[in-house]
Amino acid sequence: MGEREAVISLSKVTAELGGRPVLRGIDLTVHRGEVVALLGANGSGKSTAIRSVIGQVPTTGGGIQIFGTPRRRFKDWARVGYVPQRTTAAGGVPATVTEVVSSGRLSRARFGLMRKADREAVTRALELVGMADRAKDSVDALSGGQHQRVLIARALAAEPELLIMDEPMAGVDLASQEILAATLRTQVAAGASVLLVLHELGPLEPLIDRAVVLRDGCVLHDGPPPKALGQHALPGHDHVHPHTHAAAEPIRTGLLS
Ligand SMILES: Nc1ncnc2c1ncn2[C@@H]1O[C@H](COP(=O)(O)OP(=O)(O)OP(=O)(O)O)[C@@H](O)[C@H]1O
Repeated sequence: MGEREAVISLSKVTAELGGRPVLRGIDLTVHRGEVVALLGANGSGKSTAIRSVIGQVPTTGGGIQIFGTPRRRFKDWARVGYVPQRTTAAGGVPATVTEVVSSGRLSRARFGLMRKADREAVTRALELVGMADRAKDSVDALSGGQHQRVLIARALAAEPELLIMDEPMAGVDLASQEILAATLRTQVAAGASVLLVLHELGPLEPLIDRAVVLRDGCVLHDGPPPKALGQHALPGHDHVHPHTHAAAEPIRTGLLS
């Protein structure tokens, strides 16, 4: 693979939440153009690890670099698209689909003004996730899968080089899962780098270059995505997945038990 540029690099990162160590010396690198899945049981520290990258969790040790710049000095956040875990993003404020996606473009809009190019980028992002026909709808009126597509469109609106996503497939219906997989494929083909928290590889499996598996705040595995070990092999697996069309579903991968 040679010396490819690291777009994200964590070195011996430690973090505590509520006085309890949650990250206990994490090493994690995403190279340019790579798709890295962050796997592990509930509570293993996956969300905390990616939230430390975007500065939402203070670290107690180690180093984090984004595009080669120490995180504390990094300012070019328009290059980074972040899709939070949907449960944490669901607010009570009604907004239209366009408003939510436009908020993702603000980092690119000069002087905070949405120009024609910005509005076009918002429309393109909505088209990518198949939500252009719902542009004027309230996000309250959307299904879980559609809501997730809007959050991804919001991240794509700034045309980021790096996408960081926390469980983008959780609680998403199969049709939306297929659209999200296709959207991600397009982004990767265009050169985007991706770090995403997943519970199962599912329909994204063909896109994943490397998997990093956490257990109890430590890296347990860093290498090829683990092969299927049977459904829901993970200890502590308590997420609800849409299994209504079992026959039509892609093979599920239970991640290292
Ligand atoms: N704000 C907080 N205060 C105290 N402890 C927290 C806080 N947020 C998370 N934790 C704890 O930190 C640990 C790691 O949480 P984290 O959300 O990073 O795990 P995860 O691997 O993403 O799990 P999940 O699959 O459930 O999202 C868990 O034990 C969790 O209970």
